[in-house]
Amino acid sequence: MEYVVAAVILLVVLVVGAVGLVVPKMRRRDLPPPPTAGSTTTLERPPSVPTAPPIEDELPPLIERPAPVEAPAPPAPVVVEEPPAPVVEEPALDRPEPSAGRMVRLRARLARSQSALGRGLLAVLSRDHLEEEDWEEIEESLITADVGIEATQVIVERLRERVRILGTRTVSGVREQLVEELVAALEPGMDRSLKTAPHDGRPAVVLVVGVNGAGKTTTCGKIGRVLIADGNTVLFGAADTFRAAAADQIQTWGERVGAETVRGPEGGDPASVAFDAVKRGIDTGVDTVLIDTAGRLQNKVGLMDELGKVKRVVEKHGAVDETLLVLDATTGQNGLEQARVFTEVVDVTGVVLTKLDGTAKGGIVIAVQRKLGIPVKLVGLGEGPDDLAPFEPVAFVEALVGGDA
Ligand SMILES: Nc1nc2c(ncn2[C@@H]2O[C@H](COP(=O)(O)OP(=O)(O)OP(=O)(O)O)[C@@H](O)[C@H]2O)c(=O)[nH]1
Repeated sequence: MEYVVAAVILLVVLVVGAVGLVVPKMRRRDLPPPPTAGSTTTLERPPSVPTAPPIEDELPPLIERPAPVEAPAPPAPVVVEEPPAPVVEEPALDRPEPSAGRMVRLRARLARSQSALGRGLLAVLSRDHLEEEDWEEIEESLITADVGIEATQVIVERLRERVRILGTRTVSGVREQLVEELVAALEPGMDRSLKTAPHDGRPAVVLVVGVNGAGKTTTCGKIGRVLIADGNTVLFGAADTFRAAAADQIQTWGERVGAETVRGPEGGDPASVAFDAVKRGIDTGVDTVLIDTAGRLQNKVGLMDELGKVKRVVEKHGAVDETLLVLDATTGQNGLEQARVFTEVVDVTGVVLTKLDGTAKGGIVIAVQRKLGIPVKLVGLGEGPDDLAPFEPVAFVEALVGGDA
């Protein structure tokens, strides 16, 4: 046992001694060498051995890593604006020109008639002394302008007489007398007012008739504008069911001025459309119902039947107040024959002479009135929506003759 204790003690001593020797050595190795003050000795450092690049660096990367891309800035928050509630825009309505004074405003449109009639006449009238052949020349000018033979003879006769009695010599004097005679031939005393005012608690009813192409539908739209310009309310009846586009055409005229259009199926019964239009006009309380009719003239019997029926059916609501016959001024004396057929079928109360802007034959106004005995109430002087004027004999003749008084 003593040996064992002695051995343990020895072992401990040996271990402690060994530790005492080893630890300081280790410490010395760890510490950097103490600087040797004033020593000039340069420590020889072992040449730095270039270290081989790690092999990984030379190999192509296993996975191509994209160059770090700067993360895009998060998109600015988009403020989604609530779309505005759809606004159903009312189309802006036209403001038709007032009807008063249109004849004067549109007088330049008669330029062709003016040069054919007025200038020719004034040239003759300006001669010092009017011989027989001068008077014949005057007669010819009037006939060429479609005044009509009968009316021309009366006008020239009266003018000759006045010049003789009054001894008129100046151009302006003769011009003035010519104007007076032409106005007289137009019977200025005729009632040219349109019966469009409502009465007996119902609207006035206006039938617009005429041959196809005369400008009926257009005129119907223009009359609506004249009435609206003068402060009335209007409803259109598209009773021209014969021509497909006519109902669309009149409806467009109506929409431009905020007027309703009553229409029926294409090829449907025009009388029934006319009846419905007047009924609707009564229900809505408009001032005037304007009815556009078809203008077939191939068959007089057919026309008579159709127009007669339209009128009869409409009159279940009350009498028609105005039946306007639309005539194309460019058809001249031929148009007069067609016009006569209409006057036999329906009781025409007024004539609308269209396309006076396109003819040198403005004298047709005189012929129409004389032959039909029906006043010209409106004249068409262009394709524009307001190119329809209430007919004024004095303004018309002044424009026709031209020149200064
Ligand atoms: N220059 C000129 N053209 C006009 C005038 N009035 C109408 N018109 C033209 O004449 C053409 C025929 O007019 P509409 O109104 O379609 O004729 P419509 O009589 O209704 O014809 P249907 O429906 O076939 O019977 C159109 O091109 C109009 O623009 C006018 O005073 N002057």
